Amino acid sequence: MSDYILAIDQGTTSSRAVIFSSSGDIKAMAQQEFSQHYPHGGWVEHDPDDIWRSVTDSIAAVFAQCELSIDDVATLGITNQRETTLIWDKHTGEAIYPAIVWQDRRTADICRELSQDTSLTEHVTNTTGLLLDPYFSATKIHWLLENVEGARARAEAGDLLFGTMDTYLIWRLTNGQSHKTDATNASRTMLFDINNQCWDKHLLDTFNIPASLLPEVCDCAAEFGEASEAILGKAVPIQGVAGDQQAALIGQACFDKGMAKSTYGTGCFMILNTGDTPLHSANRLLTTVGYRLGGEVTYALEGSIFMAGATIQWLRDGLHLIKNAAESEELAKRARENNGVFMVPAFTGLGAPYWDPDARGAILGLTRDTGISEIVAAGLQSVCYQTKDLQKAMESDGARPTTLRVDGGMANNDWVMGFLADILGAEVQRPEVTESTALGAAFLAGLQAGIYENIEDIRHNWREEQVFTPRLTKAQRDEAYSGWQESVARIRCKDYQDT
Ligand SMILES: Nc1ncnc2c1ncn2[C@@H]1O[C@H](COP(=O)(O)OP(=O)(O)O)[C@@H](O)[C@H]1O
Ligand SMILES: O=P(O)(O)OC[C@H](O)CO
Repeated sequence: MSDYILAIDQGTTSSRAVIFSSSGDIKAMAQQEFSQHYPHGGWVEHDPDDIWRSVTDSIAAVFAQCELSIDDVATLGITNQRETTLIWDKHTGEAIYPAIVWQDRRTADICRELSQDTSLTEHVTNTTGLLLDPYFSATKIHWLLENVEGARARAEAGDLLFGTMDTYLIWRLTNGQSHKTDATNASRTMLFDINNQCWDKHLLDTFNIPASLLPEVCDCAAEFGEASEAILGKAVPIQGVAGDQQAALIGQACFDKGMAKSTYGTGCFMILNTGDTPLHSANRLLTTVGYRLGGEVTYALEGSIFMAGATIQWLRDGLHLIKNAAESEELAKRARENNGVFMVPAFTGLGAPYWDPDARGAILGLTRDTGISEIVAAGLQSVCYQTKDLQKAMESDGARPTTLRVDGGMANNDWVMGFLADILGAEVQRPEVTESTALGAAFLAGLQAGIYENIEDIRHNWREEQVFTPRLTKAQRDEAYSGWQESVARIRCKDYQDT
């Protein structure tokens, strides 16, 4: 019987196709980058045709690399960059405008203006679990309908469809037969009521968005449609969908309340499973749908850090201190201990829990004997300190992470993972398969296809590669962390200091 699972991971800078065996081993993987477009300061766009090509090329490449063919594939899972917004014509399939990427800040003024209305900000937080911010899809859809010529009339006539990248790929893979999303992606639009699992009429009215634009919201393991034979060479059911950070939660088998995962790619996203009731944060963390299976919602708290691996890219490409990311590990090992150097990588402001868009980066504590090693080590440590900020915020919301599982490119750095365990004062678990995002999509598709009977089956397929345990005493940890806190306080923008 064919029981291989094909997962598509449609990310912000590249798309990947991965073939997994039913035990969660990677059989083959192919990746293709696509162009980023920055038409104005703060704007970020993707061409949907580039995205589509990167996906279909990756699928072709993954089969070219191994002895398997599409006939060996039982089911297809999709995971994707979240929030990125596209509107297209349902008759022609033509996009009315490029995709507006989650990082795009063009609607900052709209958000600032609407934020004056505290009843609206409270409604947003209580209903969607989010903050009124350009990050999410709602104001991007509003902008498209207001600014693309003829868009509003076409939307009102029912001719247009909205989707995040999962929805767009489902729609194209099924030749326009299916307009669906899953509850995790819906929960990032700022239009979805996470308590009642439906689109929220008040928010649709506020942003003046016709409901006909919106996809049907399904469980994460569900029948999303059949990917066409003309595209794949065989009709394959699409049976698993989740936004990439939630997919990583599933790929890391964080199925119990208290389990958390942190993905260290360009940025870092830490997600904590908070069980069956949404926990609203007093520390500006996001409340979101972790996953929805069989109609049952598991909620999560999420903290996002903008600069994780990107800090290492800056050390490489901006300062030319290292030739490649892996070299950072050797240099950091040579740094003097307790050297007092801190780097706050607020290149684009600070994310959770500060949400300070105007803070800017700094390296503090330099002395005559500070060298490249100390600066590189401080760059790596900044990612750990920021994770500590999130851990602290979660704890103060009454949700202490009991287990932390890590993945993403930077999780391969043993020195960073060791320091992370030290500064958190907690174990850090690294799995054998660090492609957790794609693995999560594969697990979901396998669940719906009957390859796995239940989530316990999935849990058994998660395998630990290494555990990092804390070596610092509490006093040493507190001292190091207070140095970080002082450094952050010195670079915060005074307008946001009270947040
Ligand atoms: N050994 C390493 N040490 C530190 N950072 C690393 C290491 N390997 C990769 N990275 C960082 O991880 C990032 C790539 O991780 P990846 O998960 O592929 O990111 P994304 O999916 O966001 O593109 C890069 O920013 C890179 O600088
Ligand atoms: O595509 P990534 O891995 O950068 O993830 C993007 C996030 O989903 C944005 O919320």
